[in-house]
Amino acid sequence: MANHHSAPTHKVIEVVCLVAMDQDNQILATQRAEDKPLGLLWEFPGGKIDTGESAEEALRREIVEELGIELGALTRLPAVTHVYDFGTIQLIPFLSKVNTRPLLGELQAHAAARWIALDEWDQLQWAPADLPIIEMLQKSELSK
Ligand SMILES: Nc1nc2c([nH]c(=O)n2[C@H]2C[C@H](O)[C@@H](COP(=O)(O)OP(=O)(O)OP(=O)(O)O)O2)c(=O)[nH]1
Repeated sequence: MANHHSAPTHKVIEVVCLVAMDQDNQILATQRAEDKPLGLLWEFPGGKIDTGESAEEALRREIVEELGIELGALTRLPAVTHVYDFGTIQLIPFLSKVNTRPLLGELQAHAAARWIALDEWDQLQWAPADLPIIEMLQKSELSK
């Protein structure tokens, strides 16, 4: 008989994402394209780490590709693991504190982008894996 309690045998997909935070502690949220998995849910921009890349290299690459922005200093935050029905992702956030909001290029991978206050996070429908990150940001000194 199959053991339904066994750990998933599929591999963990490593994903990096950007928490851009402005001086008012507003964060940049991006909406996934409709035709992608988790379509139209909101997330932190980023993507999968390619073979041979470090997490930080992957994030810098993704953010240039998706938003046309070159990132400055980044602080790596604790990763969260989330099990979706299509696989398990390990989501690695990096914080970028900005004095002025960067001007976004034309969106290459997203349906929309907006800056929102941390305490207004529930105005958006987030990808489930992101919720622990938002909770961590709200509790943390990072947003003080
Ligand atoms: N980028 C990003 N992906 C997230 C977040 N939260 C979350 O659950 N995910 C999931 C959605 C996807 O299953 C996976 C990332 O895939 P992606 O489609 O963004 O990655 P990618 O740009 O490398 O895409 P592709 O080349 O495979 O199309 O992680 C998040 O905050 N940012």
